[in-house]
Amino acid sequence: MNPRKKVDLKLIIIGALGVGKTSLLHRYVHKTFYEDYQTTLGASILSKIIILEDTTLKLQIWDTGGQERFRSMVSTFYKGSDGCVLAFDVTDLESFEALETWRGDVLAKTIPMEQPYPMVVLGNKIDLEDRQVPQEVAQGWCKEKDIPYFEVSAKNDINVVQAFEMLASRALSRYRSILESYLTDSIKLSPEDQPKSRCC
Ligand SMILES: Nc1nc2c(ncn2[C@@H]2O[C@H](COP(=O)(O)OP(=O)(O)OP(=O)(O)O)[C@@H](O)[C@H]2O)c(=O)[nH]1
Ligand SMILES: [Mg+2]
Repeated sequence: MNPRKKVDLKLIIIGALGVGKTSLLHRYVHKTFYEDYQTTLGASILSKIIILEDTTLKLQIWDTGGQERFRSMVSTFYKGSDGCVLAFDVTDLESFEALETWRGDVLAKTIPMEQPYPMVVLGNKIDLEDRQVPQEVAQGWCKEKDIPYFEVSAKNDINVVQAFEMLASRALSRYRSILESYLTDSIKLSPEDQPKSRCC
């Protein structure tokens, strides 16, 4: 039997203040939920190992604070990331409207490749009654941008695992295709193009 391949992926979660980024991550990684709100100062990292087909994936997920004062600092974490969760709160219209800017920030800081940079949008807190963002509106925005959309609740554990695993799977497939194109390019190099040995 072939041993499983191992791949490390860096994912990030971004979105406005208090939409539930930390809660979604804690739900996904630790299967826990806290009602108390403790804003994230800057960023923190959580890890989770999952198995996807023939690959063991080590996910390093960067949780970022939604406060405006961290915005430029947070954007430095996008570099080198393999995928991103864009989160908003379905009971907070402004947090949905801000997605356009968050998405723009990420795309500006990540290198465009043949395979698009993987993202998923999570509309969180669907367990609450006072919804301000109708499902069709969020779905429509995501369809236009070709980003998968999930209605989730960190509190009631709805759709959270599915959303993160969809992102991980897309990030893995992009990682593989980038790796393949590097390998093909290096095979294509003629002997004159090969890097010269530094040895005497
Ligand atoms: N009802 C409900 N409350 C939630 C849900 N997810 C998070 N919350 C609550 O919303 C508040 C903010 O959650 P956080 O996860 O800290 O939000 P955040 O996006 O990490 O906030 P910042 O780090 O400040 O940007 C907390 O009181 C959570 O308990 C949910 O699915 N349903
Ligand atoms: Mg947080």
